[in-house]
Amino acid sequence: EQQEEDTLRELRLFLRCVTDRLILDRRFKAFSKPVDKEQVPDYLTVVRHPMDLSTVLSKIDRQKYITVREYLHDVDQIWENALEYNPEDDPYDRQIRHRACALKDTVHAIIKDELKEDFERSCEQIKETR
Ligand SMILES: COC(=O)[C@H](Cc1ccco1)c1ccncc1
Repeated sequence: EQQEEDTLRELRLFLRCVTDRLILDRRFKAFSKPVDKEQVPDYLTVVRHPMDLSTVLSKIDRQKYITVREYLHDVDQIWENALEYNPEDDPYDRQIRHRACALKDTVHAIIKDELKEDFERSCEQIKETR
């Protein structure tokens, strides 16, 4: 009912606010758009579930996330893919892995600091009843 729609609207506002801050962070530029399949032809053979911050924003607007847990599943996919595709012990791969680890720690710290537990609980409750 209307209270549920109010909760999901507030969730979308919170998730856009978090995602916009990640997109503005220069360290995360490589994560802001899909990896270009033409430039990196073997990317899809290694990474089974590509994800990036612009796709996350689009999913927020298309109301694909009912809980913060679902949002974090996609953001975690972004940095996990980077660790998987860039494993070499060279400065180029080490730099993207360092940025992937920063993305992971940044998003989880923001959620821990800014998400109220009972707000996520009410989102999970809505998810269960659907
Ligand atoms: C999330 O971004 C990536 O995994 C690409 C992979 C990639 C390799 C070559 C071109 O792009 C990347 C971009 C920038 N610096 C390192 C790796």
